[in-house]
Amino acid sequence: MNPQLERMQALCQQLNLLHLPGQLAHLGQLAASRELGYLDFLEHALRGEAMARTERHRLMLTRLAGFPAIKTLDDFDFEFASGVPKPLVQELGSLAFVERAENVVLLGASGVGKTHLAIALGCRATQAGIRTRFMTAADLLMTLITAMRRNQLEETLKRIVKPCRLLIIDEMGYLPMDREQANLLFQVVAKRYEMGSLILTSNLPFGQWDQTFANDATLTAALLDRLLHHAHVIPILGDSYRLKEKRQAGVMDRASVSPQEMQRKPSLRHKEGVITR
Ligand SMILES: Nc1ncnc2c1ncn2[C@@H]1O[C@H](COP(=O)(O)OP(=O)(O)OP(=O)(O)O)[C@@H](O)[C@H]1O
Repeated sequence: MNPQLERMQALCQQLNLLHLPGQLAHLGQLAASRELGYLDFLEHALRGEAMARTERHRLMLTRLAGFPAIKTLDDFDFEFASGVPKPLVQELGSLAFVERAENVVLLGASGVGKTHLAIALGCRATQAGIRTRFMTAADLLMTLITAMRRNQLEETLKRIVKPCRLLIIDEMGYLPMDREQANLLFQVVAKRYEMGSLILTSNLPFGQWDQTFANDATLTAALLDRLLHHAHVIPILGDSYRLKEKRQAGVMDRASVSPQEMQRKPSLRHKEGVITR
């Protein structure tokens, strides 16, 4: 290799410039063929490095967010999801709600697209350089309970709940909580209140949330008060998209799963298992 290129690559390494070393030869040729001035050349080189760094940061944020899959707003079929206000969802996609530390609550039966929309907004956020974390309510509670048993609750809350500007808690309400779990979840919502955004998905209407929160109506009211003070609530009606796909594939008929059954996720999951096997 050209000794000058070798020296420059060593300098890039020293300066932690990760993109530039692979571009040096090409940039040299480009500068010569286009007769770029010194400053134009330097600007070109620095811009490439900055763009690559931004892209690496976005990828890292997306990886760290822990999304179970990548979903986008463009992939969301608004015609199928009855009642979802497209203009509001698109406005949420601008992420102004994160700037204002507001919350989003997505409500609806199983398979209607709550998680899809939550992830899509989360992906928008990581693409915009916003630190985001996705967790199911069950995983979050398991992490917090383990931390509490080890006397590490405060550190864990600081590590998981506080640093991200957008926290997504998926599948609230599928598993009933005992008093200890309900208190932990209350702490999460209370710590986020007016400090950072929450996106929450649930299959239960608010009137039934106390059933999930250890039948503690007072705690549930306090939690909802904080959650809903600055919140966009999006109820999603209609059928499960998963079942639509099954129907289209001719695997089952429309009458085989009632809306009531879709409210109960474990039994629906069981049905899906039956359908797909
Ligand atoms: N309106 C939609 N347009 C496109 N895809 C959709 C739509 N609704 C749901 N889906 C897809 O259907 C599948 C199930 O959706 P999703 O997991 O978001 O449902 P959910 O309401 O969160 O259900 P659950 O409560 O069971 O978790 C996903 O693959 C999702 O991408």
